[in-house]
Amino acid sequence: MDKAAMLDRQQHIRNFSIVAHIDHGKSTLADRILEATDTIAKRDMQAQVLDDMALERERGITIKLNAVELHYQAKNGETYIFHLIDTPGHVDFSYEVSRSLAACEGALLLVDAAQGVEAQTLANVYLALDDDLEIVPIINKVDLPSAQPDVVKEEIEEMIGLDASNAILASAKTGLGVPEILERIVSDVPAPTGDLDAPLKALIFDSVYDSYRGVVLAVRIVDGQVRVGDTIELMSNGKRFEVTEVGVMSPKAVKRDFLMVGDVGYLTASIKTIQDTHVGDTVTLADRPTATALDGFRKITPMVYSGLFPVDNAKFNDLREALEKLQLNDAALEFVPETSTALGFGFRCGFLGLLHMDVVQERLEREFNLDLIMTAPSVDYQVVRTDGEVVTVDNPAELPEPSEIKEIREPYVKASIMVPNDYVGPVMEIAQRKRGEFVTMEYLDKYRVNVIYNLPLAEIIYDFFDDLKSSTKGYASLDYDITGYRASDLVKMDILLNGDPVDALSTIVHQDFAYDRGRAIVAQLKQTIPRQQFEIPIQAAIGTKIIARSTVKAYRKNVLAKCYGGDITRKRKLLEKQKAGKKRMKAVGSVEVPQEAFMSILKMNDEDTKGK
Ligand SMILES: Nc1nc2c(ncn2[C@@H]2O[C@H](COP(=O)(O)OP(=O)(O)OP(=O)(O)O)[C@@H](O)[C@H]2O)c(=O)[nH]1
Repeated sequence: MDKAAMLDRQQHIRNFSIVAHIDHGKSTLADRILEATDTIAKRDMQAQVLDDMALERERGITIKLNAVELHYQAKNGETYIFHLIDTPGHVDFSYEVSRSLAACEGALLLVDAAQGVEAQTLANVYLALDDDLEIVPIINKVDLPSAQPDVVKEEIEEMIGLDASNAILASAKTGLGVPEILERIVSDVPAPTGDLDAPLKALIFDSVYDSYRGVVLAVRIVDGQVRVGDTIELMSNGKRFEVTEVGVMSPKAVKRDFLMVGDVGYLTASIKTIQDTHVGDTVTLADRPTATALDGFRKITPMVYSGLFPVDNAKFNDLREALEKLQLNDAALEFVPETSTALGFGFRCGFLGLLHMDVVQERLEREFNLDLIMTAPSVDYQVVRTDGEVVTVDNPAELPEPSEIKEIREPYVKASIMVPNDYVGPVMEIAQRKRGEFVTMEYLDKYRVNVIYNLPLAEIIYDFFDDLKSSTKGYASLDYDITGYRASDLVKMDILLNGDPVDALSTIVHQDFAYDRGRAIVAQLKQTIPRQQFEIPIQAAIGTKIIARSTVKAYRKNVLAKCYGGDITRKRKLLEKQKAGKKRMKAVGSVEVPQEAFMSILKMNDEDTKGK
């Protein structure tokens, strides 16, 4: 391709994302756009191709970003190259949204015509506005009988401050409005402005590990071009690699000879060491480097920590490798080795939230075939010792002795909960119960209120969102930011099985809730721990004081007792059955403890909210 052709190509590139609250129809619209541009024939269309992992399809949420190249023949007769960069919508993943947006010049703002603007709509659109993206407002699901496009237009204008008079009325389900959306991408989203002749400057916005090709980098070329055979340099660490393949996803990988300014595609360079690449890093050419690196991304800090242990201790190294591979395209995932007397060797992992934690656990189990025990999630606490030193503790088992603690501080968030007027009561009730401190209430328009609370993060990570949803018929939406740490009346609660404290079951709780929680946990454990050959006392203790207790009774009979003199196959069957049942069990001292037991704390919260 000669230079004139390349410059012409640059003018025809449109890079955009779709920003929306979860479930407003982003993936469905992406599918319609793919169909309309014949990127995939209708008959090959699996529902929602952008959600490529099996896991995503099952959960119905988008958790990993993905960029596709599409070719669109516009009404003006010219063909445009669209790069559609998918973004996740869940509150746990807003960081990834900002990563995707950094690769775009425009964003389609998708708002559900029945639900209106929600917390994540606002959070995501602000990210797009921060990046100076051109925004095309779209009101989706106008086919629904409950659609109120005019109300939603008003909301977009009042709550976001965008002109919504030209918002496109669409239905991703029926395809209504899709042709107009495609034309507006051409007319409203600017072509990329970088310099074709400048030295290569490319942003790594995602990466995955491929066992054949090594690390595959998803890149946005900001300046210049890159070809197979070029030697690239990663600017954060100076490491050099020879480019072995470049291409675009359309939606399967399609090889190209080069990627040029404005392109969004992938690059492989036999990068075997995962630690060498960082999302947010800048790629340049070794023999003609660019002068300055791109800004990169702000470092995100996990909010929730949990211990991950292989059921089979011999799988410790497999778990480490799997975590390293996941971390490649999941910059938010953190892990450090951890040893537990109860569970052996594992990792303390940091997550963005509970959904993120679930997703990581499932990916480890499915994609890497690991059986895992996961301990109850915890936030990170700041502990001021009596000697004045401040230490961060994200593992309750590592809390210093009470006599060494002057004060424990816990993270607080400012939460905005958006609900229709009628549900303000139940929302306030939940927030109060979770130690919330009312800040203010803003009337957004005639229908909706934004209720602001200061809340301890530890109270909302568990089931706050589920509670909110169920007591507001699904109408509440939530967004929160960490505001800082506050001293609270917190204590460590230990759980003793058969008289021995189990470090992996320790939790940090508020003094006022300690008795209730202790009782609930003990009751929950009694149900999850199966009967064994001997009686197992379960106790909850604060320091040396036992605050709750219960007992798992011994078997009434030995399972094998019946088989005495009986036939051997029956005996073997019984033993096999027992063995299968033990798959997810871990021997803690003399007691077999199932995986669920370590999550009793979460279950217990469920029970709490049901008013038991
Ligand atoms: N009636 C109607 N339903 C729609 C329309 N668009 C999407 N839906 C439905 O709304 C639900 C959510 O759509 P998705 O496309 O999965 O939502 P999403 O925003 O991609 O969700 P995440 O990927 O989880 O962020 C699905 O059940 C869709 O079938 C529409 O225009 N009309």
